[in-house]
Amino acid sequence: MKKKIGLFFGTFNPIHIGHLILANHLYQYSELDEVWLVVTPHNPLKKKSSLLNNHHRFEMVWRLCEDFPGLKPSDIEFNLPQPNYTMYTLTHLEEKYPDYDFSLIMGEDNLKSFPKWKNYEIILERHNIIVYPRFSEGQVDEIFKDHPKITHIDAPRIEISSTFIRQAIKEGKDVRALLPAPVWEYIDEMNFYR
Ligand SMILES: Nc1ncnc2c1ncn2[C@@H]1O[C@H](COP(=O)(O)OP(=O)(O)OP(=O)(O)O)[C@@H](O)[C@H]1O
Ligand SMILES: O=C(O)c1ccc[n+]([C@@H]2O[C@H](COP(=O)([O-])O)[C@@H](O)[C@H]2O)c1
Repeated sequence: MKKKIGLFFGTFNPIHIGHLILANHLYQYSELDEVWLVVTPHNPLKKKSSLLNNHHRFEMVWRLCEDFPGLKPSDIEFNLPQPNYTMYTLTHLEEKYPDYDFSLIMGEDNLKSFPKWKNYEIILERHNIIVYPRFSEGQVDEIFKDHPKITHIDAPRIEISSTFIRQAIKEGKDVRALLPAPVWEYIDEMNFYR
C-alpha cells in the first residue's frame, strides 16, 4: 500500500497556530500517514514584494515540525521554476516518490479560487483534495460540492492570518499566543517584521 501524504502548501510568512492546528488535526483524525508543510517561494496569485526570504520561512516551519513527528517541512519548490504552479510541483513529487500517494489539503477559501489555478482539472483528475472549513466571501462552485475526488472534513476554525500577525508585530503587540513557541523565538531572535 502506498504511503498517504497530505500536502499543505503555503507561503508561511510566518507559519502560525491556525496552520498548525489544522495540519495536526488532519494528521490525528484522517487516514494520512504524514502531512507535509510545503513552503512556496512564490504563489502565482500573490505579489512577491515584502516577502521574507524562503530560507527563513522554511527555518520556522522546520523548527516547528521538530516537535510534531507527523508533520514534515518541505522545501521541494525551492528549486522549481517560479512562480510555483502546484501542477508542476505535483508532477515532480510523483516522479521523485513513486511509492507515495499525494493528496492536497485546501481551505474552502482556496477551493473557491481553485478554478484559477493552472491545469486545475488535471490536478483533480490525479489527486484527492481534502477541504476544511474556512470563512470567506463567495460560493464554492457547484461542480466541487459532490465531486468524488473532493472530501469535505470538519476541523477547528482559527481565523487568524500571517498578515494580521506581521502587522501586530510591527505595532509592538504581544503575539506569543498566535505563534508556536519555536517560531516566535526565531522571529524575535532575528528581529523580523518589526
Ligand atoms: N487560520 C488558518 N486556518 C487554517 N488554514 C489557514 C489559516 N490561515 C491560512 N490558512 C491556509 O493555509 C495555507 C497557507 O496559508 P498562507 O501561508 O497564505 O497564510 P495566510 O495566513 O493566509 O497568509 P497571508 O495573510 O500572508 O496571506 C493556505 O491554504 C491558507 O488558505
Ligand atoms: O498552481 C496554481 O496556479 C496556483 C495558484 C494559486 C495558489 N497556488 C498555491 O496554493 C498554495 C496556497 O496558497 P496561499 O496563498 O493560500 O498560501 C501555494 O502553494 C500556492 O503556490 C497555486
